[in-house]
Amino acid sequence: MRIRNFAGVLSEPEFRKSEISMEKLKFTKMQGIGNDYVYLYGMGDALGDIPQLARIISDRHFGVGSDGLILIDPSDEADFRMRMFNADGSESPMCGNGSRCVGKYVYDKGYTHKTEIKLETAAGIKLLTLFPEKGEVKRVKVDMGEPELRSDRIPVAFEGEQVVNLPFRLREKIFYITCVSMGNPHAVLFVPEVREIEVKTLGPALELHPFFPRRTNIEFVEVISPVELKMRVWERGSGETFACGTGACASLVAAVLNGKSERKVTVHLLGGELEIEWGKDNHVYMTGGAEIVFEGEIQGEKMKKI
Ligand SMILES: N[C@H](CCC[C@H](N)C(=O)O)C(=O)O
Repeated sequence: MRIRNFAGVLSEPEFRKSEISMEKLKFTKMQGIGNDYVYLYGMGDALGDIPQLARIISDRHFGVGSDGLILIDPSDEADFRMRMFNADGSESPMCGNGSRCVGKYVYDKGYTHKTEIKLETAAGIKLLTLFPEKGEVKRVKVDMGEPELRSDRIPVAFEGEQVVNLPFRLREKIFYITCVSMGNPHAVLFVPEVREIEVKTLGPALELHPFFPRRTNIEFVEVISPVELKMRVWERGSGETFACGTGACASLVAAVLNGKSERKVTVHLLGGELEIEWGKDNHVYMTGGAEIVFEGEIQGEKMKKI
């Protein structure tokens, strides 16, 4: 097992204490407006089959129970690095709610005293601004970078393809979708009332539609007013979740492009609210809460096989 140097944050004896036993894996469960992940710190390359670990940990009956697994490590290019795995074990380049929780994690646990953090992700380096109160981070603002208008099909295939308000036939019905990438793919559909939507049937049908060879996240969005959107999400690899940060950003971008909202909105999700702004610099900014729910050690037969 290799343990990387934590830039002087952890002393040598502390390294030893954090040595990894798969049978008793220490974890932290966190949530960002109800989008819950299990967080592991400083595992570096020590983990074996990470997709399998993500599936076991995420299982709500046999595991800890979560929308997926997030790994936090020190980074050579930024302050920290985040990797995110869905409940089905697939890896996604970016996670908005997860990035806020990572900000809280590294600050509250004393891995940094900075309130401006650079976070390396597979979708580039994101800038986090932490808002601590009495030593604990309550809210985090993330510069999510520039949105891209694409469907995440094989790049050559979607050149010149219409991705805003694209008519899409599914089950004899025409839906209009707007495809926005926030580092990960999103298909946004505007609907009269999100409450009425059969997310659990429409979601997987769209996620697995051949139009999206890499599958997609789907957002069902109701426009309450030019400054308020209501959204439900079907996440690629995790199913319906209480919230999706990248999805809320994609929804705002889609709403602006379709002339339905201003550039700064509150997005209401099943698990709470996010403030989203598409700045004049073309970057999307997401602000919201982050919370530690509990910590523990996962034990169990399946862990021995990882
Ligand atoms: N919930 C996450 C996004 C997960 C995206 C993942 N399901 C994918 O495969 O892209 C968020 O807050 O942004």
